[in-house]
Amino acid sequence: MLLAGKWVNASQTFGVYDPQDNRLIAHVPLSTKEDMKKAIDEAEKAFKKNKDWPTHERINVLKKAVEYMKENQELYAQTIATEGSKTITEARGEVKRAMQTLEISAEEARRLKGETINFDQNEGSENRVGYYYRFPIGVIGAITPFNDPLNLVAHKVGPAIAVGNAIVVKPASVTPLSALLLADAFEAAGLPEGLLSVITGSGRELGETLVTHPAIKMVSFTGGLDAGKTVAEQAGIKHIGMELGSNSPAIVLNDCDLDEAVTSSVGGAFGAVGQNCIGVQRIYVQNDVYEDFTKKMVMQTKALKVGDKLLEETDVGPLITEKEAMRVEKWVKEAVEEGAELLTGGSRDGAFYEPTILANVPDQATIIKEEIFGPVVLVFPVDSLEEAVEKSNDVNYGLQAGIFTKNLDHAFYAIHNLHCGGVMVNDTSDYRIDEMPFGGVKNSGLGREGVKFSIESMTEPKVVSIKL
Ligand SMILES: NC(=O)c1ccc[n+]([C@@H]2O[C@H](COP(=O)([O-])OP(=O)(O)OC[C@H]3O[C@@H](n4cnc5c(N)ncnc54)[C@H](O)[C@@H]3O)[C@@H](O)[C@H]2O)c1
Ligand SMILES: O=C[C@H](O)CS(=O)(=O)O
Repeated sequence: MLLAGKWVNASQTFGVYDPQDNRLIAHVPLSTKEDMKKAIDEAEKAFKKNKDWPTHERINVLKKAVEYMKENQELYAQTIATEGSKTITEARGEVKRAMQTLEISAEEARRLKGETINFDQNEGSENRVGYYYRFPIGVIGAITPFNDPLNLVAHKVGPAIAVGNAIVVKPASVTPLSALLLADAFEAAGLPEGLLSVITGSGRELGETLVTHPAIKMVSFTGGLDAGKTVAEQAGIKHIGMELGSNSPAIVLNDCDLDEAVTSSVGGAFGAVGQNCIGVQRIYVQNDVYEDFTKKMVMQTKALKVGDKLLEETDVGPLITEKEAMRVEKWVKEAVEEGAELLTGGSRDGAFYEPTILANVPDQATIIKEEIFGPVVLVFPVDSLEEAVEKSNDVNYGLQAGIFTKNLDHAFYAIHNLHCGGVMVNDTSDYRIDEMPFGGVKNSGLGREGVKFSIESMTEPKVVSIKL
């Protein structure tokens, strides 16, 4: 059975398909609960065996993994674009980010520090010196989504390896190949056996075994709210990182560079077919620029090239499955039946869904409150910044938000009053660098990723006091 270029034995396999044409790409192991337990047991043994693995060697392995990815970056890009729904251009961008994520992990490995403690600040402790340092917690259980099948795996594997943890990854069952290729890079880099395993299969089947295993000291989950809730309930008393869904707003004020706001909003709404946790879903535009903004946005949206995701001229490919495209189609139709106005788009062809803009969406519409996770954006006129912020906050998500304004007072009002994990001024919510803290409030998650912040969550402090 061919597995990402290697022949492996597996009792059962499942197919990985290109969502664009349902073409079979590869077979991968349909892992069992026993496979998962075996991988975790091996990870625990490897963690203990390599507990003194020095930082400089961990840094070298991360750097060599990046070198391997650089030498094979087109294979990584083609794999992302084929198994997933990104265009080849978007996929190439993801490979570059994943390599950067691992490079940052190597840098942060060097920076893992503790601090000295002045025990003599307390009367009676004058004869004590000491410090605290951070130690790796053990085996990390990682579960990852389909939409960034390489970089979001790297965001878990890189920090874990950087600080000497072991990690077992369960990638999205529709896009496992990128995670397997990442494992190839670490194998080529000389990562000690057992520190990284990629276990392919269904989250529903394998998730509980991974999450509840006593050797798993942290669950690092990225995915939708429903699955996240299940995982959180199963995890019990252990470290947990939740990177969940969103429904991100952008605010456009009348004092901004309107053309910049339009172009940024089109990219933020329709990049990665809108299958983007920080994609723009709602845009609140100040009344006196609303008509101009929407006209320009409709024009730029109509100009997007929808088609073969492997062609460099394509802007928007298919959604990850036809089922997802049908869900998006249903939500749009419901909104229109409830009174929304379709400004552009609204048609589906298999897994392809036209970039769509809706206006006058009624407050009770599903598409306002839930995460659409597709190429649909809703535009609303507002009288004031205060109204825009209030409406932006009126959903049960809070990952990132954007505001377009040249007025610092307006910017800081939004920064201090938007309830979310990140506010981007003169960018939409769809802005991220892999170093920054990343995560949200409410149903958008628990904790933060971003390499340094993942490292923090994958280590524990140990205090040392020495009585002289
Ligand atoms: N906040 C972030 O950083 C971030 C990044 C990317 C995607 N996401 C979110 O992920 C979602 C889209 O990705 P998706 O469709 O792959 O999400 P999903 O929740 O369907 O699946 C995510 C992962 O969880 C697994 N899974 C599913 N049900 C499970 C269960 N019961 N127990 C254990 N594991 C289970 C899946 O196999 C997959 O590996 C969107 O909601 C998006 O906003 C969030
Ligand atoms: O889908 C959510 C991703 O985390 C956004 S990004 O690709 O990391 O910017």
